[in-house]
Amino acid sequence: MHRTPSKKIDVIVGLDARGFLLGPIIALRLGAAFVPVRKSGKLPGECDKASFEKEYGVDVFEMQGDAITPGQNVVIIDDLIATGGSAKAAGELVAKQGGKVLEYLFIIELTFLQAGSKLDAPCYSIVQVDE
Ligand SMILES: O=P(O)(O)OC[C@H]1O[C@H](OP(=O)(O)OP(=O)(O)O)[C@H](O)[C@@H]1O
Ligand SMILES: Nc1ncnc2[nH]cnc12
Repeated sequence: MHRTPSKKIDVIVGLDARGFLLGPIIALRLGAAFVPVRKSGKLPGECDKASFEKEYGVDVFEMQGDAITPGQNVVIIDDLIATGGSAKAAGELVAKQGGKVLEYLFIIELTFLQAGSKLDAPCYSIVQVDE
């Protein structure tokens, strides 16, 4: 797997819900912060919001308003990418707060849905499912 040349990663963003299993472990290993992106109505305080369409309906993601410091390098992590709607929405939330998404990481990618082309940074997965 060819990866982005090494840069200091400041923040790992994990997506609700299974991104919470992977993200904190990787953040601890890297000495980075962990920021959760959650489905609407689950986080306290002021939140930024981004809606997105999935294979089966519309959803809204939220991130706490002060989660990212402008200029921080961010990696977005989830278990699976299908249409890419949720990953794209998470990328929009990071960008809104002035963060820079370096890459998107997944265990499984449904490559036949071609989600990688929707994202604003390289997309890496361990397992690719092509049909
Ligand atoms: O690329 P997409 O089309 O956006 O789909 C991928 C998302 O769908 C699944 O989560 P789901 O929405 O089932 O939520 P859950 O993790 O809370 O079960 C998966 O864990 C990703 O988060
Ligand atoms: N097609 C799919 N298969 C498994 N998990 C998913 N999550 C979103 N889309 C999915």
